[in-house]
Amino acid sequence: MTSMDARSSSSIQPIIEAKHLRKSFGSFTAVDDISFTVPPGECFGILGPNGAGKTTAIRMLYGFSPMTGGTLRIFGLDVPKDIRSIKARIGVCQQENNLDPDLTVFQNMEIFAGYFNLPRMLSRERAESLLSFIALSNRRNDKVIELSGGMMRRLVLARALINSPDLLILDEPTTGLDPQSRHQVWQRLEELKKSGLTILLTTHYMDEASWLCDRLIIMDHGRILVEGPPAELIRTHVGHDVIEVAEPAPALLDFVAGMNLEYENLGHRLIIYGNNRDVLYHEISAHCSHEGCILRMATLEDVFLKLTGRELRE
Ligand SMILES: Nc1ncnc2c1ncn2[C@@H]1O[C@H](COP(=O)(O)OP(=O)(O)OP(=O)(O)O)[C@@H](O)[C@H]1O
Repeated sequence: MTSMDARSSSSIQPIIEAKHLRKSFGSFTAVDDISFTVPPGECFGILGPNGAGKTTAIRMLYGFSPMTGGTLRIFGLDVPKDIRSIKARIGVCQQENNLDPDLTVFQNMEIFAGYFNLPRMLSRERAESLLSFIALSNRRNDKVIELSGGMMRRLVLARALINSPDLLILDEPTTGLDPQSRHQVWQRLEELKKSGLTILLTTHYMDEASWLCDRLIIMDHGRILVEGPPAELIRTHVGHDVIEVAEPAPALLDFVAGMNLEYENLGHRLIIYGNNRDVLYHEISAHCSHEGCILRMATLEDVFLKLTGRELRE
């Protein structure tokens, strides 16, 4: 990057600037001093186990939940002071569908457009074009209650775009969808990204985060553990390859313990992280049966599990 590039990129107004953000419920701190910045056009992910504080964090962004501490600026405007102007420029897909089940698909779009005081003609035009975008035009007159879960999720996405937002906030946009519906939603989000829209999303699907996010944070217990592009996080925290050995024999455990390797011994399974896949695999597989030894590329899920642990959250 030249000094000129550095100057111009640093002068670009971020879409989101969160500094030392905190949220407490009584004596419990759900979001504990998190800071992050999202520049225009980026897809930014917030990952974390159940209860990590993801939804609480993003609810503060769209003014649903007041902050306990820190500062938050969106489009350079102050939360909560300028929240009305901010809300007019953001689209939100909450975790729950919150559609009106007794109204039609089109009526749901129209009613939502009403919250933004869009002229009637414009809102109808936008509703039609967004329904076509998410492939629901042919269901426009059906009641929401008659739609499948995947269709409802797509409708929630379309509805969040009715005000042509500058920032789209998605809380688990594809949870509960079948692979086809998830891929359809991803494709639409890719198109929105290409059009320059800034997107912030939470997800439990690591493939979704790897596919869509330019950068992400992994949170746990209200704090940020790591931040970066998915590929960089994988490289830094896991390496290129993972070798998994089922039911590792004591001799293999001794061998691995004697090498300068990062590994996790789960008892029934040994997970070895590293690079130099061929050499490593050759050496490890010499100590176990080939069927029980798998070599694969490291993924974001490896990073997630390595950093947040493997215990179930209450
Ligand atoms: N209104 C509330 N009152 C008290 N505690 C709350 C409230 N909302 C959230 N919490 C707590 O804050 C913590 C973080 O919750 P949050 O919903 O932000 O987690 P999350 O990362 O979005 O989890 P999930 O992946 O399950 O959606 C949890 O321990 C939750 O019980």
